[in-house]
Amino acid sequence: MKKLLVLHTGGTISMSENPDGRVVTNEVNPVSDLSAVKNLADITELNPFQIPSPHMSLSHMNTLRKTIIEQINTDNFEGIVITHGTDTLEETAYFLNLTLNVSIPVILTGAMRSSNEIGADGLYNYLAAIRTACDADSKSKGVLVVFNDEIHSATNVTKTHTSNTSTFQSPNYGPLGIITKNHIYFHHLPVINRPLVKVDTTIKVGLLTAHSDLDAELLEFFLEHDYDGVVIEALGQGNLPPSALAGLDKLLTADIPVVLVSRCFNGIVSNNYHYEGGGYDLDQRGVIFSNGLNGQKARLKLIIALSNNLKEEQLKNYFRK
Ligand SMILES: NC(=O)C[C@H](N)C(=O)O
Repeated sequence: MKKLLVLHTGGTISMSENPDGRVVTNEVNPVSDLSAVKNLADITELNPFQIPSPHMSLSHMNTLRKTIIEQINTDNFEGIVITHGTDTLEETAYFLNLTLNVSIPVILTGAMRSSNEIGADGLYNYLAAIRTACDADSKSKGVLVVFNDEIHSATNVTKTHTSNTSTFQSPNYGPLGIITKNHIYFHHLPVINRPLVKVDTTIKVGLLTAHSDLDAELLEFFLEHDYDGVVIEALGQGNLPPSALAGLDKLLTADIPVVLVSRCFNGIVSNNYHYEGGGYDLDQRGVIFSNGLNGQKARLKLIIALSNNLKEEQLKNYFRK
């Protein structure tokens, strides 16, 4: 049997419905210490914290990262499974993907329905994650998300539905693999980039969604409140309304890096349009173009880039990959 480390962090997978029909945190995690799982692997469980995932902070993510490093340095674990709330699951998965230098499988999973609700998916997803962590093909694929019989890369996966159990999807690219009753099938190989291992949890990066009439003052807010970087979910292929440009220029003049992603959930931003606020204009002003990440992941990537002192061309290259 493979030796796995399981880290429980909270979320709906650890919760249950009370008599009033509200979903609440349990004293004891319902997927903890289960005999169904013990037949699949030799499991060591830790509970670094038990929180709903909207409470997850950069500092929690870093605690998780440090716990993993500490544990794999002291014991010969062959895989790691993390149970997590779904709201920010993709952020923790991506953060670990950017910063962990490991080849053993690291897999996040969770649930959309709490443990005693009809059709609860937590235990099923947990078993699927354990099976995937035990599979030799799951090695060296970066951090993975297992949910609803699919295996997704941390880079591409996102929560797409408020309540459906098939909420995790990878726009543009699809899942890396699927899980059947008896087998795990990978059909794509992810591109693996070299992790950057320094994390400075004091770095502040803001995220803003563009819209028509976007006010320059919203961008100036980040300057006035000492943000170290800003991510903008721009319009379409990477364009902004002229009303926002004075604020953008103030940020760039103050050497605050501004990364552009799109508020479209498919596709990649580019410097095509040559009009005021168009991608070409933004490129000339010094904005950094990202490579198809969503806003919440670009924010984490900029935090990691700044933690590792990447500047100018290095920063641009990091966001190209
Ligand atoms: N399905 C879930 O886990 C959602 C919950 N609000 C959480 O992220 O903790």
